[in-house]
Amino acid sequence: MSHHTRSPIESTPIAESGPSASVGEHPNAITNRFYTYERVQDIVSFIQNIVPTKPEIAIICGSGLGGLAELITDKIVIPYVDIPHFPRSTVVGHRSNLVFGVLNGLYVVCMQGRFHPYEGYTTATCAFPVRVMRMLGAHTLIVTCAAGGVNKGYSVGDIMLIKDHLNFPNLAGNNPLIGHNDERFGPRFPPVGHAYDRQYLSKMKQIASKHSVELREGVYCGLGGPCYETIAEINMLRLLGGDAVGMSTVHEVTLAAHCGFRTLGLALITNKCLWDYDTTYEPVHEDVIRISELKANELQQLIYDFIGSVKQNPT
Ligand SMILES: O=P(O)(O)O[C@@H]1C[C@H](O)[C@@H](CO)O1
Ligand code: HPA
Repeated sequence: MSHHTRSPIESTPIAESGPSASVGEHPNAITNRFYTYERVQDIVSFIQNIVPTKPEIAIICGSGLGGLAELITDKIVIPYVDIPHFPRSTVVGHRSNLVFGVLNGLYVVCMQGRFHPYEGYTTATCAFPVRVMRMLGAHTLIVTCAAGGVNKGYSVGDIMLIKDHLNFPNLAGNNPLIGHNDERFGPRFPPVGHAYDRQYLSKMKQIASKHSVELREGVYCGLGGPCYETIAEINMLRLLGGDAVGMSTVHEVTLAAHCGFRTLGLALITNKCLWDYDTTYEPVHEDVIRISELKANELQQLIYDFIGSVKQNPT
């Protein structure tokens, strides 16, 4: 009988906790084993010791859109670096602060800077702050992002209401909910067909028409990045019903649906996508930031008014 010697991989112990990889376990399962309900509670307690008020609205700022936090009054700013177990944003155009205060009459918590899978974080890590904000008391999530225009009718500077999404990492087996499901966060098999709240969509359309802003409404495609897309990929996204493309949002909205947030999603179209081989233009992040900053005021006004209308009519 031959003796089987264990290879280094076979003899690697399965980690008890912590974000280091274990043999055979999906990275999101490891993340979810680390960010347990109790750990999220600890983070929430840490924040509540600094911030005495309960936020109703949670906001995630996309690339170049963090200026929204400047409108918040009675502000308390907590840098991510000060929050236990919080990741940091490493992307230009994303700061790393959790900003609390009042926006148009309601208490808000605003992520001034988000996390993307291409930074090296799992989709579960990118999205876990959504659970923190929900546990802090927020019931409404406003998610914003910069995106490329896949729909040929879209122009740079358009604002698109997200009515639905194509979550490409999920379709490839990378869902932030993979791993143990703690029912205190939400159900094992959450429905996401209404992840973007229908009433919020109509509320926002009314607000936009008051400001004579012509909103687009479409399907956001969430890809992994950090490459922008090939021409073939863009043409495929359009064939599949996609209108805009980006590298964030979908995993956040998945966790938001899981934990019972009502979500409003807004994508700012910062660049055209390539769709034929004669185009010489290529998207660049500097343009994404430039257009976001240029259009930030318009987006901020819509969000400001939306919060006012949630205050007046919470349902
Ligand atoms: O955080 P968002 O989705 O707004 O940022 C987009 C996607 C990439 O991070 C970056 C590409 O320019 O902008
Ligand atoms: N593709 C992917 N993500 C993006 C784009 C894009 O064209 N623009 C802004 N974020």
